[in-house]
Amino acid sequence: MTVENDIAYGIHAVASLVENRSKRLQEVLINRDRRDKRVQRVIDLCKDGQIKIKFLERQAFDRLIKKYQLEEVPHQGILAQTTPMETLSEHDLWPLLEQTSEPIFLILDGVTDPHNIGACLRTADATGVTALIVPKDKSATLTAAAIKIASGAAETIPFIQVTNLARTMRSLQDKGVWIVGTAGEADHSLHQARFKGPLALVMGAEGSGMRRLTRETCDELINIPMLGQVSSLNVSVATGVCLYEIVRQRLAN
Ligand SMILES: C[S@@+](CC[C@H](N)C(=O)[O-])C[C@H]1O[C@@H](n2cnc3c(N)ncnc32)[C@H](O)[C@@H]1O
Repeated sequence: MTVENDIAYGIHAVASLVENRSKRLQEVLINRDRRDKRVQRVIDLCKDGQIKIKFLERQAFDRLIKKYQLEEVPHQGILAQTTPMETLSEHDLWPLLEQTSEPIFLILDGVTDPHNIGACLRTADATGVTALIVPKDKSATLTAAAIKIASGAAETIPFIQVTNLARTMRSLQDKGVWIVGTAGEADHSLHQARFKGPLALVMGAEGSGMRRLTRETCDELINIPMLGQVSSLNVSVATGVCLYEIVRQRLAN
């Protein structure tokens, strides 16, 4: 399924764009048949924020859903027309590094499921991550699905696409960033690691984990203890576990 990233869908995603007064937001489109309390709240928010709303007859709304190939997604009868989400490149990384005293970069090496990208963005926002870094190839981008799952975090976390991930990692290391990779077979656990100073956390792809060069470029590899029969966690769950351990250690100091 391809979805444009100049459309956001679903009550939560559209409400966050309105609440955050997103500069990307152009117009909210609502199926006239949908008039429950939650949709009414979005309508009120739009009126307060002087955002343009268009109520469409069911057939016209369905035509839009078809045009944007959103038949399979939970759009809840509400869409927002937006300008495309801004993606950044490696050049945008260095000012972010300079502006932040103890940055945490989250690197996703080849994560392809937009749901995982969205969930990682959401957790990244909650845990004070400075930016999300992904390789340009072999990675999901900020699709409408990822933006929706991110629940507003796609607006707050810089999304940086780099052409050569290993080179970016080495440049981060040259600038004093300690790079921690995650792999089930690492010889020490996340709870034994000490997360101090500028940090980058690297997560691997859903099926194959981190690529060899990415893994070799890390300064340290950690595992998340797995006490049952299953060998690994979903990447967005693993991201949450690691980021919250980093937050726990930083708050304890
Ligand atoms: C589904 S796992 C990939 C499993 C893959 N077979 C492997 O060997 O890496 C996706 C990513 O989640 C993270 N992850 C999942 N479970 C983990 C664990 N127990 N320890 C460390 N990282 C884990 C890692 O970043 C991993 O690359």
